[in-house]
Amino acid sequence: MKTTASFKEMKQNNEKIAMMTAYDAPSAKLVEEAGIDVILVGDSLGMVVLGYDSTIPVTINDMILHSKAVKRGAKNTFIVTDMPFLTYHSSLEVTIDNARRLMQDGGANAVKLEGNGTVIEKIEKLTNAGVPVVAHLGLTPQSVGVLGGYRVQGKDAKAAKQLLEDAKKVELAGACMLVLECVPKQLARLISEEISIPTIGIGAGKETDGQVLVYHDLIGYGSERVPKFVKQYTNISESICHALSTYVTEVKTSQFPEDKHTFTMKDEELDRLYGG
Ligand SMILES: Nc1nc(=O)c2c([nH]1)NC[C@@H]1CN(c3ccc(C(=O)N[C@@H](CCC(=O)O)C(=O)O)cc3)CN21
Ligand SMILES: CC(C)C(=O)C(=O)O
Ligand SMILES: [Mg+2]
Repeated sequence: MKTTASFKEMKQNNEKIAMMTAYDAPSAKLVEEAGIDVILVGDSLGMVVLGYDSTIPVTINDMILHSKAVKRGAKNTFIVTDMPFLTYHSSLEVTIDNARRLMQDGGANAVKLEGNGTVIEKIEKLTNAGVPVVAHLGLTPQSVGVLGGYRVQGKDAKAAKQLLEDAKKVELAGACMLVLECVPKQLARLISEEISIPTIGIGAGKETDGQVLVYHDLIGYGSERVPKFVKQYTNISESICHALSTYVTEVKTSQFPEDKHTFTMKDEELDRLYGG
């Protein structure tokens, strides 16, 4: 299994890091078989799996449940789990206990925290306590209410400068990786050059040290509208829809089940059943 040291080495060797989300055992198994470097159990599961319209309702118990399932499906892949909304903002004790649960109960190898400011102190404390931390800057979806929507961040020079400063701070705090979401490609490039920890981009152009996408987005499973930064490598919803509607038709017309799907009783037993 890769480690935080492997990811740093990959950056030094200009070898791109491929990260993908997974939320359950079968998807995690496929993602591992595809040769992914890191799995992210993202709180985006609230939207793509649980049907909420943001990541705000996701709980620590949701993250533990899904991390455990992912771990069972991908035993040999490094797993990062998102700390969900407001589970790392109150006391240090609460933050550490939530990280402990994600690692000890959920099987995560690292946790991911969104944001700057006081969150950076939490990154430092967690790292000191032995918890590998992935930072997440740019568009931080847990702050959608404050940001006023899912918008590209760091578009003007002032905001870009602030983001670069924050990236340097998370590195200094000990973060092992940095996810950069929805920032202009020039800023993502600059940050990737200026810090020594790997940057993983989503909607941040090709010059980050790695890329991450949401599983459901890249296989076209679920919502029709996906953000501009998504490449749908297939549209699995179409195959699923076709299979499901064919099943309904075959049930209605008694084409399913066929003999090969059916169990039979021996004639002598049948005689006994009727003959008594
Ligand atoms: N399915 C899914 N994929 C994701 O990548 C994702 C989630 N869910 N949920 C959590 C966050 C929310 N994310 C989002 C959601 C929407 C946009 C979006 O619509 N962006 C606009 C850009 C708007 C602008 O120009 O400022 C776009 O057109 O892509 C971006 C990120 C990323 N994350
Ligand atoms: C989009 C990625 C970076 C994420 O945080 C998630 O899937 O929750
Ligand atoms: Mg997330």
